[in-house]
Amino acid sequence: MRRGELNGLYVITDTTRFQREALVEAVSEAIQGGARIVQYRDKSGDAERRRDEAAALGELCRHHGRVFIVNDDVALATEVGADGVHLGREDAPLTDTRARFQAAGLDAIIGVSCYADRLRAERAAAEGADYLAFGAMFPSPTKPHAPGAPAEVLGWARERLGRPVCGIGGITATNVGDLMPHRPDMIAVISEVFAAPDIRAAAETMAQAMAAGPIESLSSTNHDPENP
Ligand SMILES: Cc1ncc(COP(=O)(O)OP(=O)(O)O)c(N)n1
Ligand SMILES: Cc1ncsc1CCOP(=O)(O)O
Ligand SMILES: [Mg+2]
Repeated sequence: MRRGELNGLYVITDTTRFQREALVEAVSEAIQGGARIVQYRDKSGDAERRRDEAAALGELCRHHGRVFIVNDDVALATEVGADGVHLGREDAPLTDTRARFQAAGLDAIIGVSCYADRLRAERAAAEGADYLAFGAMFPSPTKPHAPGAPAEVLGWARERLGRPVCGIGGITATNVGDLMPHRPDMIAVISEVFAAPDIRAAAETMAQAMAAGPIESLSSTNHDPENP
């Protein structure tokens, strides 16, 4: 389901900054700015709030034809009819999650955090992960203690593992050009879009920087004065 749409700007909610109506409005702005994939990420532990917000964001994404992913919580993803779930090393195992979705009759997307761990990525790909996320690519304001990952792991995974690849962590419109030569399918951001004064403009700038990435990064190392 929607596996062919795993590319472009991937925005992840900041539910410490926005709740309910404001959250839907913020994500709507990001979508209008060019976000292709939306992840509901909330660590509040407030079940009612989570159900309410995830359902509202699911509806928004369906309306705009965007992929909707729920972080960590397979039951919530199933309940709100999300396109899939994102799992890290503290979350449910991939194979159990696939079995749960299948038991519910769902062909859902399962994304897996691989950090900088190539063995973990190989295992996740072999077990049928639909995309692989690597990071933090740069120091992250949202997760300041996240260990770093080298940009090269993106290209390695894309070539070797044959799955869509996502970079995450501290990515901005200014530094995304350093990642684009490694051809990530998706770039995931929280702060760069949701901490911006104009969310729509920030998403637009990110999407444009991604599209221009490899060319800009080549031109920034072009020392030919005849062809600046
Ligand atoms: C697209 C994407 N990549 C990585 C993560 C991080 O997942 P995880 O390591 O489980 O950490 P939390 O986000 O749950 O704190 C992600 N959520 N999305
Ligand atoms: C969830 C997550 N996993 C690794 S870094 C990160 C946070 C990304 O947020 P930001 O784009 O603000 O650095
Ligand atoms: Mg997690």
